[in-house]
Amino acid sequence: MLYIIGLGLGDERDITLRGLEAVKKCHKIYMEAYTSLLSFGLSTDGLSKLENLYGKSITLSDREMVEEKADDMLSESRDADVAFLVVGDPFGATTHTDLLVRAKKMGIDVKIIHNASVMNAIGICGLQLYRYGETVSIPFFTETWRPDSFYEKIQRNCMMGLHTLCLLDIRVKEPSLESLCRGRKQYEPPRYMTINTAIEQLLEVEQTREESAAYSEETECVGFARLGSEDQMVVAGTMRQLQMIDFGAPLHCLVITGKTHPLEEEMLNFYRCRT
Ligand SMILES: C[S@@+](CC[C@H](N)C(=O)[O-])C[C@H]1O[C@@H](n2cnc3c(N)ncnc32)[C@H](O)[C@@H]1O
Repeated sequence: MLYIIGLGLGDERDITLRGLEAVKKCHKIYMEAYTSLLSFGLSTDGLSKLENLYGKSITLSDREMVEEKADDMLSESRDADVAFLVVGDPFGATTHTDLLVRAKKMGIDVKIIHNASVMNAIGICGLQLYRYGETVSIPFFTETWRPDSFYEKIQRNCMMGLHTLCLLDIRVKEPSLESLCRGRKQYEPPRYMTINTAIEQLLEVEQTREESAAYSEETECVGFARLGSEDQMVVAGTMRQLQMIDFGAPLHCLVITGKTHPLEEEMLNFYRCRT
C-alpha cells in the first residue's frame, strides 16, 4: 500500500492522528522536498524533528526522484507499506496527482490522508474561498525567459470579479546552467520567491501589455507569509503598499482581490496595511 500523507503547513505536530498511525506502520518513508516547506524546513534539524516523532528515518525526495524515478518507490509499495509525505495536502500540487495516477495504473493500492493546504489556509484573510478564479503560478524571470501566461488568467478572473491566488516560484535543487554545459550537475542554492519580487514581475508584465489593464499598483491584494506557523504574516493593501513590506522568511503567496462582499471587507480591515 502507498500512503500519500499530508503534513499540514506548520510544523511536525500538524500531521493528523490518522497520518501518524499510517506513518508508524510503514516500513519506508519518503518525503517530498520541493513543492513546499514546513516552517522548520530551513533549519538543519527540521527533518530529525519529524524522524524523532515517527521513530523512523525519512528519505528526502527531490523533483527528479518523484517525476523521473518514482517507479522504485511504487514497486516497493506493491509488497509493503510505504509512506510518501507531502507538506500541506497531497492534492495541493499537481505533481502528486500524477504520482497517484501512476500508482493506480500499476495496480498499487493507494490511500490518501488529507491535511490543511495553502489552498484553504488563505481563507484566514476573510476572502471567501468560493469567490476565487483560476490559481496562477508566478515563475522567476531570467534574462532570457519571462513567461507571462498568468496575465490572461488574472485578467479573466478580474473581469468576473473573482479573487486570484498567485503561488510563487520555488527553486530547489536546480542544476546550474554552467554545470549543465560542463556535463556535470551542480546545483544552485535554493530560492523562494518573495511577495516583493512577485509584485515587481506582475507590474513589469502589466506595463508591457497594450490591452486594458488587469491590475495596477493601486490594485488591492493580500500578502501571506509562512501560513500555518506561529509567526505567519497576513497583510492587505495595494500592490504598491505590499511591495514596501518585508514579509520575512519563506514561503510567500499573494492574492489579487476581486470584487468584495461587505463581510469580506470587514475581515480585510483587520489586516490592512497602515502606511
Ligand atoms: C504547490 S503549492 C502548495 C503545496 C502544498 N502541497 C499545499 O498543499 O499547500 C506551493 C506554493 O504555495 C505557496 N505556499 C505553500 N505553503 C505556504 C505557506 N505556508 N505560506 C504561504 N505560502 C505558501 C507558495 O507560494 C508555494 O510556492
